[in-house]
Amino acid sequence: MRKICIRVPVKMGERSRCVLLDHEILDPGYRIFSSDGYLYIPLIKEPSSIILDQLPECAEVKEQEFEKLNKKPTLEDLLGFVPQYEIVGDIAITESDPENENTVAEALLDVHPSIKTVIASVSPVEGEYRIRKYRIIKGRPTTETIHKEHGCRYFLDITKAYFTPRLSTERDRILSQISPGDVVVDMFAGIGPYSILIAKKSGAKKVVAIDKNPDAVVYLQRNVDLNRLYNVEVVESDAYDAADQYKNSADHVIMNLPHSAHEFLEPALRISKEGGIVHFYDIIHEDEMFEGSLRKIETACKRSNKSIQIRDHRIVRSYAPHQYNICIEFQVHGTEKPSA
Ligand SMILES: C[S@@+](CC[C@H](N)C(=O)[O-])C[C@H]1O[C@@H](n2cnc3c(N)ncnc32)[C@H](O)[C@@H]1O
Repeated sequence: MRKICIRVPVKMGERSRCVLLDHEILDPGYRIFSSDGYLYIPLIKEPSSIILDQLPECAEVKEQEFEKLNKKPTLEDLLGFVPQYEIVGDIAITESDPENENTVAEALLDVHPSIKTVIASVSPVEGEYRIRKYRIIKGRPTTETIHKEHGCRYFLDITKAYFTPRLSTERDRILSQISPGDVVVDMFAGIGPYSILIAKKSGAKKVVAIDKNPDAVVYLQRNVDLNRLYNVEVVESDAYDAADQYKNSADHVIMNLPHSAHEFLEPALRISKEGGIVHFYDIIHEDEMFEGSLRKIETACKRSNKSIQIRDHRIVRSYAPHQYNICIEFQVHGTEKPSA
């Protein structure tokens, strides 16, 4: 394409390019090139005398053929705004917005070649199994995918079992606390993002991955196989009922069921070894932080005749206005009296 441009000796090219950039007159859609010791810089319009005064004296305004750059447009280029979305495997999940959703879906498919399906969430995370409802907007009509995280692969159906990539950093943080030879009980394992990561990367002797949702357990077992793991015991059960089977066995107990994990504190205390660590998640209002959660832990300890030492308390992420997903980690002391 023939364009107006600046021609300067190559050795003055960088200085000239910066002046043109500062004045927002350089055309980024075309390739700058050099020929016979000169640099040719494409412009979006004729430069003013003020701009010319800032360029080297020998700079000349010319017309020249330029090659168009195949710069991929961004979502902002295509839509004028950046929509809210997250990516699970090759699926992009957006918030439901019937007015805009087709345009947003097309832009997402254009900008991310790895995305094959765009879906919209049409319900909150709900029910005992913490599942959301979705509607497929565009692309391949499936909600099954393989998600990669920290070198592990997870096969899942986003409509059948809970999964969020937003806890990726948190999972890595928990992994960093596990030592080779540890026994870990993941009481609410879902499709396995904590269990699989720990089993694969920590050198744990055994990870017991429990979940009540039969569909989640199918994907969990497939993920154990997909990641070629031999140290994961998959258990389809209510964590409450499974607890006695793993009494005094765990160096770490993971309780990632934020809205109701407090109801399972007593079984978690039973599962923990003397000196074991419980990773307790909760959703709490900012006015109650962290006292509300600590009260629940204290009550469970009294009932279980155990004492604990708080090791850490932190905000994991904001959950809703004025509400936070938090994690409290405590070490368990005192074994339960043997039952009569
Ligand atoms: C918030 S999800 C977390 C899943 C997984 N840890 C993750 O990070 O993706 C909670 C999981 O607990 C399971 N669950 C709910 N109640 C349960 C119970 N009583 N016993 C065992 N699992 C339960 C749900 O099916 C769900 O998969």
